[in-house]
Amino acid sequence: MNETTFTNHAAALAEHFADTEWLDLSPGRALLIRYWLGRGDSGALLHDCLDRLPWESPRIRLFGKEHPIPRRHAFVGDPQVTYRWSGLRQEAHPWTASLDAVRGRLDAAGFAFNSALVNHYRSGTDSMGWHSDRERELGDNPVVATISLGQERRLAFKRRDGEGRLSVSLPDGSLLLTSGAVQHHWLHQVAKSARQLDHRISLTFRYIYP
Ligand SMILES: O=C(O)CCC(=O)C(=O)O
Ligand SMILES: [Fe+2]
Repeated sequence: MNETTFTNHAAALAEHFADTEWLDLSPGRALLIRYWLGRGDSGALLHDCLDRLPWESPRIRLFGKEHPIPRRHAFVGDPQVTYRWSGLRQEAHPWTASLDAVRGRLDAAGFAFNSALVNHYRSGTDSMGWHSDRERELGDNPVVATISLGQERRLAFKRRDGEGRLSVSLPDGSLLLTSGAVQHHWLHQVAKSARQLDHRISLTFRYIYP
């Protein structure tokens, strides 16, 4: 999906919500919809994910040393979808009914995804370092939809060329849609926090080409 199609679909979706904000991640953009899920729905989805997903903290190699990732994650998707990421090869676990329902809502808005990498930050010490999501199998325009459940956390962006920084707080029930150009020109992270923080789950929907 190119930038124009992304903008058109996202603008059409934004019409249906009161609390929306465009983020200038030039030459890309992102749309934040703050109450995409109602409180009850997001709470039920959070607990359903905690109970049902096959959580793991795989070890990855970073700067020559192996460490478990500082959070838990689970990869779900259509049969046979495989994601190669930081030296890992992840086969999709089957959709749960609740995640498939969320996928269906995104699909109805014109955003088609065949998988979701789900992250669980157990406290302020769980985090995700600077990276972008532009592995080859995500195609040329890797649109990502991120749904946040539970504890509000800050997602920070910095441009690869040093020419910009921005950060956004992602509240419970929010949807953040990021266009493909964002992944090519910006890095993002969820930093550790010294504050006492509760659980957060992020659902990051992606389309993975075979
Ligand atoms: O938890 C988040 O909001 C960010 C997750 C992320 O960047 C990823 O899964 O690639
Ligand atoms: Fe990411």
